[in-house]
Amino acid sequence: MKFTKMQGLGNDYVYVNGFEEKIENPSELAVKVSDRHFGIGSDGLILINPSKVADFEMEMYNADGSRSEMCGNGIRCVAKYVYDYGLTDKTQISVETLGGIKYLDLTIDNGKAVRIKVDMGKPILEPAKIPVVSEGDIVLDEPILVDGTEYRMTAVSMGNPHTVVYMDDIEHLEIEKTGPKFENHERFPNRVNAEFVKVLDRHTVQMRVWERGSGETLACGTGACAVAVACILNGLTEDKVTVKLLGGDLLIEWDKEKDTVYMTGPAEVVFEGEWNQ
Ligand SMILES: N[C@H](CCC[C@H](N)C(=O)O)C(=O)O
Repeated sequence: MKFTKMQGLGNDYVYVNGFEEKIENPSELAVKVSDRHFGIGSDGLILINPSKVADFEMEMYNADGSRSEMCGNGIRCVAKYVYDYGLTDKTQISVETLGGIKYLDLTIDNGKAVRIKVDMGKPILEPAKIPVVSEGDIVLDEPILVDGTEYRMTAVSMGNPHTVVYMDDIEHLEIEKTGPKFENHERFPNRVNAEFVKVLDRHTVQMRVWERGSGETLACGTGACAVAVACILNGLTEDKVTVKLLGGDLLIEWDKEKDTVYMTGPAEVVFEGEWNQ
């Protein structure tokens, strides 16, 4: 099986061209290729497939083999892949995901896609649709008891579930301990991606992410969108936010008129190879 290793702000996946390769058990393959010692090493596996309803389909798996609906850094890499490898010559493409069809705008430099703007769609705030267990119509700055400590969370789905928690010191947060407690908390029936956030000013925030099924990663595109939406709803920032992640910055804008979130950032190829197992 031929593969391409790509990354968006250090959030790295193994990409496989589903037009050419037939994968029997993608969930099992995701676990194997993701292993950083016995495999290729990645945060998961992404298959780029034909689609009946869009230009392409993205099929995404976490490092533990679980399937996710959406991946913000991944979808930018999918756009780079299909353009750079000549699967399309369009600079505006649509990609089907389990979180809906997304529309992408590619910036080309020297014949390669270098920057991609993604219309990530409308943020979902209704608790049952995220899903998060709550009595309210929206989970905004709501208390949650995690391992004996009370935190306040805002819950948002960007196709996949996120919970956003503010804290002053994210640098020293023991995310390996706290992350899994959020991920597997009983209030999240499908588990959750957890973002820990410090607001720097009204246009800039900093975050670390504990991803469902992959652990701490250097960046999370859907997470950055959920964070921006949470910050705007909580009155902490303006509608356009630079989100600083461990692997770099993403520009997120919630266009309230269109009620859609735009994410802009880079995508890069690391290497290509052949998987023989
Ligand atoms: N890193 C991805 C999100 C993966 C989400 C996945 N961990 C889930 O189970 O939803 C991103 O850039 O949006």
